[in-house]
Amino acid sequence: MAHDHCSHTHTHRSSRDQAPAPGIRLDNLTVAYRRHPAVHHLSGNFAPGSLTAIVGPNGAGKSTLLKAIMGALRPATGRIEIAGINRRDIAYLPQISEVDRTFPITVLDLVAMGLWRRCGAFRRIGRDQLHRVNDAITTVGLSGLAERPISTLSGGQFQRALFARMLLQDARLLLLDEPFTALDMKTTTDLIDVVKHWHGENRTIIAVLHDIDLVREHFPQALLLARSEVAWGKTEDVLTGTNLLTARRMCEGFDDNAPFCDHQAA
Ligand SMILES: Nc1ncnc2c1ncn2[C@@H]1O[C@H](COP(=O)(O)OP(=O)(O)OP(=O)(O)O)[C@@H](O)[C@H]1O
Repeated sequence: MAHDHCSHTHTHRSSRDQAPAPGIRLDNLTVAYRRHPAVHHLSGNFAPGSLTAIVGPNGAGKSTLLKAIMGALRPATGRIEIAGINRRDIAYLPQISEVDRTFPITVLDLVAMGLWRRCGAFRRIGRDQLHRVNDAITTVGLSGLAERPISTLSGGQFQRALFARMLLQDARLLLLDEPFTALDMKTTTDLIDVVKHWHGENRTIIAVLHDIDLVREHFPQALLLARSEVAWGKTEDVLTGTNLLTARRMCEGFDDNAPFCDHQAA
């Protein structure tokens, strides 16, 4: 066979072959920066295969929660249990503002990084893998741009490239931090289609989002966060006018210099 370099057998696994989606349980989770809590006494479940939007005002702790789930921040108290996968098998999309785009690589290089977990960083990719990289680039609407340096892409094109990389990562748990912020409608629609496709493949997906209408339309589950939980469950039950007002009021009352914890766990 002509599988010269990275020739693992799971190139084109169907979703049926894959392990079940992971579930996540938060148990009285508090995450703090230098002892100032950003996420407070949060308990609940992200069900296996669920598609959840985390919503809340600026500073509500949404990004902090994602970073804690992916393992970049440690709980100050409480626990995060992820059943079914290893932490390093999580795909994490940071806010685009946190990504360094000056790195001198092409779209193709960037997208091919999605294969690292399988192939290792320093093995040349084989013909089969190159097909998959190009397929992913086409799927996200970037055909023709494979050889472009990433520094020359528009914000929307760069976000498409990051999605293509995640397509190849083939993770069972995806954490997306504001994936559609500052994107035009066409790009947003295309990338929502990718997310829905992942959802149909029984992956567990959690996305931080600011656009409430978009959440209502596309996300079955929602967690409304204002450092602690305001509501968590079916989106239509969570995103009520009253709950959104409560979240806003709670966030207006935040004091970043508050003592470590101002209420006791139940
Ligand atoms: N690295 C850090 N060091 C210290 N404090 C931080 C750090 N990152 C975030 N914070 C603080 O933690 C709180 C929650 O921030 P976080 O970024 O999680 O909120 P968010 O809900 O994602 O907000 P936004 O919608 O504005 O992105 C804020 O008060 C923020 O200032």
